Amino acid sequence: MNNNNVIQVEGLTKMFGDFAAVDAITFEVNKGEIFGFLGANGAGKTTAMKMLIGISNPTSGKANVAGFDVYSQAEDIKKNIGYMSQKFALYDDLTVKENITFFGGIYGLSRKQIKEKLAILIEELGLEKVANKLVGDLPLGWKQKLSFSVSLLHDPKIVFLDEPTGGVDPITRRQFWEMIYKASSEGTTVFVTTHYMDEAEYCDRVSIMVNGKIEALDTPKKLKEQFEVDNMNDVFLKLARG
Ligand SMILES: Nc1ncnc2c1ncn2[C@@H]1O[C@H](COP(=O)(O)OP(=O)(O)OP(=O)(O)O)[C@@H](O)[C@H]1O
Repeated sequence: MNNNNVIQVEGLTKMFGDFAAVDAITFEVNKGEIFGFLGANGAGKTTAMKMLIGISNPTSGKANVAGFDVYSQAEDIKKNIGYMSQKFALYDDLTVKENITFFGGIYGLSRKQIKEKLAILIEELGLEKVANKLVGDLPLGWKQKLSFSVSLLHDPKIVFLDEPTGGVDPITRRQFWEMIYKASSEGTTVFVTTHYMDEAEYCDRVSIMVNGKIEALDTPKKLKEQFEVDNMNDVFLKLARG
């Protein structure tokens, strides 16, 4: 792994019986990069991400994440990354403050650190009025922003976002992306899956998975040149249609 790579993947494969859900993918992600991980439904994105975050064993291939090996150092990976998905989110029946405190504890922060983070987050996200409200009563966009902030509580090197903005309006998605840019500018690497092609345009580089394989990987600009189209939606359609 060179100094600039925080994720290095080589021939990574996951078989379910005879079916290769992830079929020998190879790529690298640089420090501080916003890396878009795209693919149609069922292309294998979630399966690949689960291997990278150390919760699913690869069938074969190599992967190093945040300096740790996915086979032998999965626990170290978990400590050094943040993860947010629509399935793994905050507790609806705890308040905003309680969620932050709870996850701060899970991530191993001291009481003092939790108190500091709590104050910063509430202020940054403008949550003063709802700090003692149940998360379940917040609009989805707020929950997503809070959930992203919580995934960064322990200052991870890399944050993995699995369709973080599903179901909210474009303005709220744009605000969410402002948060992503900020995290990236502070040196956090962002690995993000999305179905929204406008979001693909916001990434530094984008990979596109088709049937378990990475069929394209480059900056949005270069991908558009390569496929001779003027937007990422058309790049995606050309690839996904084969
Ligand atoms: N535990 C499993 N057992 C068998 N097949 C599985 C399992 N998990 C996923 N698959 C299959 O692997 C393929 C890839 O699934 P995966 O969830 O990784 O796709 P995805 O790109 O994340 O799709 P989506 O965008 O819908 O989340 C699919 O065909 C899926 O049915």
